[in-house]
Amino acid sequence: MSLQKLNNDFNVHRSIDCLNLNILKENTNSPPVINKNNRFTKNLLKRRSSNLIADLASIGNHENFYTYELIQQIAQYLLDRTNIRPKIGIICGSGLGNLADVITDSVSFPYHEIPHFPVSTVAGHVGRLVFGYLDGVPIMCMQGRFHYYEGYPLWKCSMPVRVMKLVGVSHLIVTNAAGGLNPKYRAGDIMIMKDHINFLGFAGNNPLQGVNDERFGPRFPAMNRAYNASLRKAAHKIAKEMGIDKFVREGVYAVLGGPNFETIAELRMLRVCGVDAVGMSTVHEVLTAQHCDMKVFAFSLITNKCVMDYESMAEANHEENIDTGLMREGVIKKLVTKVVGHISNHDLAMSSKNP
Ligand SMILES: O=P(O)(O)O[C@H]1O[C@H](CO)[C@@H](O)[C@H]1O
Ligand SMILES: Nc1nc2[nH]cnc2c(=O)[nH]1
Repeated sequence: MSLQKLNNDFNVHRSIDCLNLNILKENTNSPPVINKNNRFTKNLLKRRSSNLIADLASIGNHENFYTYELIQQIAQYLLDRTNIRPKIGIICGSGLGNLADVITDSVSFPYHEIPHFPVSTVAGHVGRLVFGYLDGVPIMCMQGRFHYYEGYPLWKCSMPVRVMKLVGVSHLIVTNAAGGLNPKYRAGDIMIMKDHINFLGFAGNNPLQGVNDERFGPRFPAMNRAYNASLRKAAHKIAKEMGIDKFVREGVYAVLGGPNFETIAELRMLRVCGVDAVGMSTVHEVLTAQHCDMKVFAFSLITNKCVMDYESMAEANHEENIDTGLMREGVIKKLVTKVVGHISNHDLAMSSKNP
C-alpha cells in the first residue's frame, strides 16, 4: 500500500471517528447513523482532515466513545460474517504477523472494512482481523495492533480486545517485539512476560480511564495476577519439549510511549527499576483484557539488545526488529500453536465440563 493511500485511509478514519463521536454524544443508545444535515456534521465535512484531528484532540483522550453497545455492534458485524466462534484471541507484534500464515480455513477482515475500527499505520502490522483455526482450535487474531505513538488514544488502541471479549474470547495471547535490557538477553530470545511496568500509566495515561461500564469490568481492577501463572508454567514446559528452553526467559516488560527508541540514561534507569525488556505496546491490551476478566499469556521477542553505553556506535531500528521476527518465525508459530492447544485441552475443556 502506498504511503499516500495509508495516510488517506488514516485521515478518513479519523474523520469518521469524529462524526461517530458527534452522533454518539447526542444519543449513546442509538446505532451511529451519519446525519448529513446535522450542523456539526456539516461543518466537519467542510473542514480539512488536519482540523478534524485537532477536533479529536480537543475532545480529550479520556472520552472513550466506544460504548458497550457499539462494541457489541462491531462484534456482531464479525459474527454475522463467519461461523467461527473463537475462545482464544491472539495479537501479533511487529514482524510477528506471519503467525497468521498457519491459520487454516481463515476469514480475514481488513481493519478499514470493519465499522469503527482504526487502521494500522506501522510497517510489519498488516492490519486485519483473521478468524480461523490453529491446529483445529478456533482462534481470532489481530494481524497488526494499534500503538499510542500512531496518534490513537489508548482506549482506541485496546478497543479490539473488548471486541474479542464480546465475540466470546476468554483467553488472550499477546506478542510483541521488544529491546532486551537484561544483560543476559540476546536478540532472538523469547521472554515470557511475568509482569509489566506501565510508564504510560505513571504519566496518567491508561486505557481504562473515563466512565467505567461495569459490564466490561470493575472500576478498580487488580493487576497483580495479570499474567496467568499456569499458562506461563505451561509455556515453559512446551519450550522444553520443543528444545528451545535455552533461549526462553521470563521477565518484566516496560512500556514507553515511543516512537523514539530510548536514550542510554533512560535505559539505565529502566534497568535499575528491574525492567528486562522495553517496548511500546502490549500493556494497554493486557490492562483491558484483565479488566474484562480474560486470562492472558504474553511474550516478547527480544529483537535487539538495548545499547547501554555511550561508546557504542550501534543504534536501535525498526527494520532490525522485523528481521529478528522473521528469523524466529518458525519457532514462534510452533510455540503459539502449542500454547493454543494447551489452552484448548486444559482451560477450555475444564470450563466446558464445569461451566
Ligand atoms: O510492540 P510491537 O507492536 O511488537 O512493536 C515494537 O516494535 C516497534 C519498534 O520497532 C514498536 O512498535 C514496538 O512497540
Ligand atoms: N521501546 C523500544 N521498543 C522496542 N521494540 C523493539 N525493540 C525496542 C526497543 O529497543 N525499545
